Amino acid sequence: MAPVSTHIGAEAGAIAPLVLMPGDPLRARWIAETFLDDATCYSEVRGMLGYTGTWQGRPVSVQGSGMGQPSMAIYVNELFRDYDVQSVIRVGSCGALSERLALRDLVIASGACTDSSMNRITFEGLDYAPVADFGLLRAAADAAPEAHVGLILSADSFYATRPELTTRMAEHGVLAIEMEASALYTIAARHGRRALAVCTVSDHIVTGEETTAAEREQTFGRMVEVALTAGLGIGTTAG
Ligand SMILES: O=P(O)(O)O[C@H]1O[C@H](CO)[C@@H](O)[C@H]1O
Ligand SMILES: O=c1cc[nH]c(=O)[nH]1
Repeated sequence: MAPVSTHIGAEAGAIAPLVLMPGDPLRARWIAETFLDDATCYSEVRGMLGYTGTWQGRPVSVQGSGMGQPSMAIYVNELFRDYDVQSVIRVGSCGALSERLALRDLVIASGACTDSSMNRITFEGLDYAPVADFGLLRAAADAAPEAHVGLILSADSFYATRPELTTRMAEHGVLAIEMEASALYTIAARHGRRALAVCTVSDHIVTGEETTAAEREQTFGRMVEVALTAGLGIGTTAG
C-alpha cells in the first residue's frame, strides 16, 4: 500500500488514534524506543520520524512536528484528515516565564496565546482563544498534581525581537513560552478532535538556566508518562 498523505509516509491504518507529538523527531524516536512495545517506524519523510507501538497493550503513535506553527500545522492537519487521528498530545520543551517555575517542571497548557499571524488570517481580526480539550486537560492534571496548569505563549520566533511583549504576557499570567500549541489547539478544534500540550521547562527566561540538547531529547520522560496516562485514560477511539 502507498502512503496516503504528502508529508507522512504511512499507509492507511498505520497510525494510532492517539498520537504524542514532540517537536524534535529524535525525541520521537527516544519516546518510541523507551516507552512503547513493538514500536515500528512508519515514516522517515524529511527526517520527521513517526512510530507506532503499544503502551500497556494499547496502540499509540509518536510523530515529530518540527519547530514552529507552520510545521506543526502540516503534520497535524494530515494526522486528522488522512489518518483519522482522534487525539494529539504535544510533548514539548518550553521556556519558563515565571520564577514560580523551575527547570524541568511540567507545564500543562490550558490555553495558548500567540504572536502568530496564522489565526489572524483565519479569523480576519477576531481574537480566537485556542484552548485544550477539557477531558485531556483534566486527565493530565489528575495524572500530574505537581504540574503547573495555565496559559502558555506560542511564539513564531525563538529569538524574540521584542522581549518586552513576552514580559507583558508573563505579567498577565502566561507561564511559559514555546512554538506550537496555539496551532495545534486551533486545528484540533476545526477537525472536532482532541488536543493538549504538556511541556517540560527546558530553559528559564528569568534565571538564565538551561538544559542541554541531549537532555531535551532524552530525559523529559515525566511528560511522556503523563501524556500516555491522560491520552489513553479517556477512550481515544470515540469520535
Ligand atoms: O522541544 P520542542 O518540542 O521542539 O519545543 C520547543 O523547542 C523548539 C525550540 O527550541 C520549539 O519547537 C519549541 O516549541
Ligand atoms: O520555544 C521555546 C522553547 C524553549 N524555550 C524557549 O525560550 N522557547
